[in-house]
Amino acid sequence: MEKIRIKTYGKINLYLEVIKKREDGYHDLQMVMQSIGLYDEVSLQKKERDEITLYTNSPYIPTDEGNIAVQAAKLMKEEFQIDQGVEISITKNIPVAAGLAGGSANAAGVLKGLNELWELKLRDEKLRELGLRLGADVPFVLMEGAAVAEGIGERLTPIEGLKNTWLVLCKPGISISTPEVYKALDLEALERRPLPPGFLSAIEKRDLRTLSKTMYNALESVTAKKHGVIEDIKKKMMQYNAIGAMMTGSGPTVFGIFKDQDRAKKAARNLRKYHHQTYVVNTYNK
Ligand SMILES: C[C@](O)(CO)[C@H](O)COP(=O)(O)OP(=O)(O)OC[C@H]1O[C@@H](n2ccc(N)nc2=O)[C@H](O)[C@@H]1O
Ligand SMILES: Nc1ncnc2c1ncn2[C@@H]1O[C@H](COP(=O)(O)OP(=O)(O)OP(=O)(O)O)[C@@H](O)[C@H]1O
Repeated sequence: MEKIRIKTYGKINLYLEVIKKREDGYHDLQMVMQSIGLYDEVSLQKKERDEITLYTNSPYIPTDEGNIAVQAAKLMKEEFQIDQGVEISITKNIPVAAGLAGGSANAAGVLKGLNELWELKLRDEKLRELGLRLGADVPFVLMEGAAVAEGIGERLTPIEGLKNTWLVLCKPGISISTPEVYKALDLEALERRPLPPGFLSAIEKRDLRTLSKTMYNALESVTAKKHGVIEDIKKKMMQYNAIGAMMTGSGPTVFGIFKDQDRAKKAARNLRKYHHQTYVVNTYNK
């Protein structure tokens, strides 16, 4: 096979609790992750010259080794001593630095794609282990669907996902640094909220009211405190008929959960007047 095309899906965090800070500076977490139907397209083509090149339609991501997709290809080349080159091309639809794991998903696509292109026959578990070296979100976006994630995000337990649910994603024009958010977290001040007992069954039963009432993101305590626009978007989502709304990951994107596509579209039309990076998406399950 000479060329591979892969769709790389973003995620939202339906639950994110920070358990503790570890010696290595990372944080142990308890999360519920859900893939969403917003994806980038990654294509990989064998190259005569032994080099990694990257093209993209996005002016917002690097094309050199700063790109996590290039880092993923470099890791595969080094780990398996491949002396071939690859051309990576990324059509970006997922907003950048949004809390939607767009970069992580691209890296996951490169790991999966090169496994095929170079016929390495690596098992999913090995790909996840390589993925973790690139970023804490990579193991989940490799897996796709829905999962409880623990550790720094690498201990994954697949769960029955949230089926066919319409979401509005709204990203305000502020930039957030994930390391800064974790650094600013006041662990003492956090109210401890272990995953509520009914949470996973609410997802499974698609009980959107219970889900909306009990979803939680500990990182809102940092990002929403610093940027009033997060609460403002959450409020607007509710005014425009969302059942619930919350920030995903370290932000700044806020997602709203809607009863149906029409309500979601209507809310998105209103939100777009304030924030042009507003999307209507469905949940994505395998
Ligand atoms: C906020 C989330 O997106 C929620 O899914 C993730 O926790 C972040 O995942 P990510 O962006 O893939 O994270 P990485 O690229 O591995 O790490 C970026 C920075 O976030 C902090 N970090 C990340 C994950 C984690 N469990 N604890 C942390 O403290 C670290 O300071 C790290 O230097
Ligand atoms: N392929 C890529 N796609 C998007 N961002 C990339 C990529 N490669 C490098 N980056 C850089 O990584 C940073 C974070 O981007 P990304 O879109 O992955 O953030 P995110 O959605 O907040 O991820 P997460 O939810 O995992 O924290 C940006 O500053 C961006 O320039």
